[in-house]
Amino acid sequence: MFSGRVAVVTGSAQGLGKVFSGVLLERGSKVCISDVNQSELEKTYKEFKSKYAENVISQQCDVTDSEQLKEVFRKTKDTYGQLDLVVNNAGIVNEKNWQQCIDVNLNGTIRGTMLGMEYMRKDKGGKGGLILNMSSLAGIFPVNYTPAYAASKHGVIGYTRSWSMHPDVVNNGVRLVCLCPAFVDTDMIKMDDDSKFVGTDLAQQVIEKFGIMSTDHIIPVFVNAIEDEENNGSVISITLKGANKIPLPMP
Ligand SMILES: NC(=O)C1=CN([C@@H]2O[C@H](COP(=O)(O)OP(=O)(O)OC[C@H]3O[C@@H](n4cnc5c(N)ncnc54)[C@H](O)[C@@H]3O)[C@@H](O)[C@H]2O)C=CC1
Ligand SMILES: CCCCCC(=O)/C=C/C=C\C/C=C\C/C=C\CCCC(=O)O
Repeated sequence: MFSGRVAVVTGSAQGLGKVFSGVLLERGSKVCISDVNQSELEKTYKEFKSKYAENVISQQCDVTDSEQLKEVFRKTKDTYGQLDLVVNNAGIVNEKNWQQCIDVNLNGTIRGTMLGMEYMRKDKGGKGGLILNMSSLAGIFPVNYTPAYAASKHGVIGYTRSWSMHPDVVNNGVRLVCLCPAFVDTDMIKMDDDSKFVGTDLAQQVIEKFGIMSTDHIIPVFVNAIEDEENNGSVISITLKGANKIPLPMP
């Protein structure tokens, strides 16, 4: 399932993207890691390269820049000859620069999804594959201290579900899945920047209520989403209590 498969992971210099890339490499996949943060990307690349040799390549990329993202996909296909998995993981929390928050989280995911479909659809020369989009519990619940972030993550769910129901995508072997974790122990949830939240105290209270998961808690759900080839269109919440498929809301 993993061996010999080829993946693109955005925002993979650190945090969940780095963990996902490590999981794929450990299981024998080939991965193009990419991130806007060049210095952190270089460190992660060196770490992976020493363990996984030619199974890892790296390409600096800001997901708000279509040309940079196209280059990631081009380089991956040129190097490994195929593409099987896209993890649209790059994300930020920034309520002051809410335009950037939407552009990275939602538009970046849309860009990555469109490229993924272009490279993986059978009618476009691909072999099918999976597009795994990172949403959040904030894509399911309203969140009063991060309205723009919540909007971006609600958008990711709507966008992913919509394509997963399109016959041209389904019939050409591409499936799409959304992961929606609660708080995970990465830099994202650090209270290190006033621009992140509209009320750090509100954020702190909710984090205390939900608790913080280790990145290890997310790995089995990530692995299962890849292994379960019947899984298309699922939106999966992940909390300390476990993982659940969120039913499609009906009017
Ligand atoms: N940590 C958490 O509690 C949760 C995180 N998520 C989502 O998981 C994903 C990964 O987040 P974490 O690993 O927690 O955060 P993180 O802050 O540790 O890592 C995010 C990575 O994305 C990169 N990035 C930021 N802007 C970028 C851009 N324009 N282009 C390319 N790369 C960019 C950063 O440089 C960083 O390496 C995000 O989409 C986030 O919204 C979802 C739910 C909970
Ligand atoms: C503080 C950083 C936010 C970014 C990281 C992230 O995506 C984490 C989100 C986790 C949970 C946020 C979602 C919902 C919480 C808000 C209210 C839910 C209340 C539900 C209840 O109590 O029944």
